[in-house]
Amino acid sequence: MKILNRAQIYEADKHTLAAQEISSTDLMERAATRIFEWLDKRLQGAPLNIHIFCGIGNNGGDGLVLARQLVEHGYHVEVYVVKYSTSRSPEFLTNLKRLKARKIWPEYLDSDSPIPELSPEDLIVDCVFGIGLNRPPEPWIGLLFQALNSSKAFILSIDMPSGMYMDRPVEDSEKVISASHVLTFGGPKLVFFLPQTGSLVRQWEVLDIGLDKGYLQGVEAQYTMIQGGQLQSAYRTRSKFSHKGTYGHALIVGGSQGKIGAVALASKAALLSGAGLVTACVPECGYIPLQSLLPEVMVQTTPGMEQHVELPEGAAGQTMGIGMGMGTGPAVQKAFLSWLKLQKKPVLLDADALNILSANPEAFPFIPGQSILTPHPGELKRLLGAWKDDFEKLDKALEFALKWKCILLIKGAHTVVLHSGKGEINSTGNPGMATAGSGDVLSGIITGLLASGYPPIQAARLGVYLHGRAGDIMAKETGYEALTASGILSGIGAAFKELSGEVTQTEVQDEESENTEVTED
Ligand SMILES: NC(=O)C1=CN([C@@H]2O[C@H](COP(=O)(O)OP(=O)(O)OC[C@H]3O[C@@H](n4cnc5c(N)ncnc54)[C@H](O)[C@@H]3O)[C@@H](O)[C@H]2O)[C@H](O)CC1
Ligand SMILES: [K+]
Repeated sequence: MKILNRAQIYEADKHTLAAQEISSTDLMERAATRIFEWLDKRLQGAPLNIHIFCGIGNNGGDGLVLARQLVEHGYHVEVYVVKYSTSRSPEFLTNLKRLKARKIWPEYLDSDSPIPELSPEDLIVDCVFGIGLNRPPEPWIGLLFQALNSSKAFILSIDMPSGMYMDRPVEDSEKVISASHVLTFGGPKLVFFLPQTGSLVRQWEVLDIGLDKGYLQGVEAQYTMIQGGQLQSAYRTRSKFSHKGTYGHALIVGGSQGKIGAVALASKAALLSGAGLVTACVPECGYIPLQSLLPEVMVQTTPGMEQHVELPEGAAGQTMGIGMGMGTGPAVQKAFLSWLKLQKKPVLLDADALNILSANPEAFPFIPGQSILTPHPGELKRLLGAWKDDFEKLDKALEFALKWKCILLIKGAHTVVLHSGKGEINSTGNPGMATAGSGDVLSGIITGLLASGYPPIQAARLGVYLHGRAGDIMAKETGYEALTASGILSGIGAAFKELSGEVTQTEVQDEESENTEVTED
């Protein structure tokens, strides 16, 4: 699914009006009708108090149309016009007239108005600002939003939670509507997925308002969502006449005294993700534990007892994933930097491999093209330097990936896969996955996919998706708190089965439509 920016949504609007020969008031009527239908289906005529807060732009216009339709169907509605500006959009004015023609009189709110009385059982519909917010609202509007949030009533935001910008972080998250549910048009907005703003969007849903399909299909979006339905075509079935050599050889390199478990998790994940052969390469202290833990995995050691002092170059048929639990001591650093210069094909770089790189930026040019980098937030900061907000983080990460021709992940509640100036945002995963070793499992899955022949970008996008699904499937059994990295391993098989179509597509879509609260890990 494409994630359009503001200009593209306004453009979609224009194309729709021209292609369907309708007016913008007609499109607003259609959008609000979809909202009405959505609400009516859930409320079934319930006699609750519905408070619709409208701005004076087209988001407010949507609210006025909705108010009219709800009243016509017997609902009890209070309409408020939040007078944040003296200019009003033509569509707003048209619909204000239509509202008054039906003897529905809004209450006008300005900086001196008392906050309307609200009860936790009421429904608030938030149509104050949509995608048009471009500067901080006046302080009294922030206070109004704060009061709506603290009413404990369910808040349905239309298109965007009011006070949230399309393209930058908010100044004060207390002064933004904290939406229980957002019904949005033209696709989800980038801010729904970013930690600083995503926490204000508990659930979101796209309403199809019949925007021009030709435009939506043709427009090039910088950000897209990674979703199961679209990944099914990338999934490779295993052939009846294949053998283990068909699916490549993953070489997982890492570990140090006390951190051999990271290599064990990654190696098992590579195995469970379809690699034909997996070798774990650890310092000598890891030999016995790994051989005992993972009978299917071959174990290779390097000379150091507690840390690697040499690293294997890797054979032609091997695909390497390196860095988990490896340490950053001087001997490992030296070994890693020499190793990196020998690498010619894409590798997966994780954890301490990235920490060593960050400490030696002169080595960046040696990262093989199309390599996949999987830093956690701390490692990312060391790699890119500090950022002031989520948008700068994305820009820096995009630039890094473009400059070094690699695939860089920003891991989090919605992991972003960045490459070639674009970002793909993952739709799977849950807060239970913020647990020790979860990243090692992800690195192992991606290395396994890479080894078994998936091109690097597909291995990265498929890897983050499957990792999240494995976590989601297992969390249904364990809950969030008791989900562990080993638990995620147990869900990999089911995630693959689902992707390969053994579970019906409808079930996959049901899972994906559950957009739950965004939590930063
Ligand atoms: N294709 C679609 O997605 C459709 C969307 N619809 C709805 O229209 C709004 C966008 O409407 P717009 O009038 O452009 O923006 P807003 O309603 O958000 O109004 C903002 C309005 O106010 C000005 N402004 C911006 N910031 C401030 C501020 N801090 N203080 C005061 N004034 C401010 C700004 O210049 C605008 O004029 C979209 O979200 C949907 O809800 C259509 O109804 C259907 C098609
Ligand atoms: K809104």
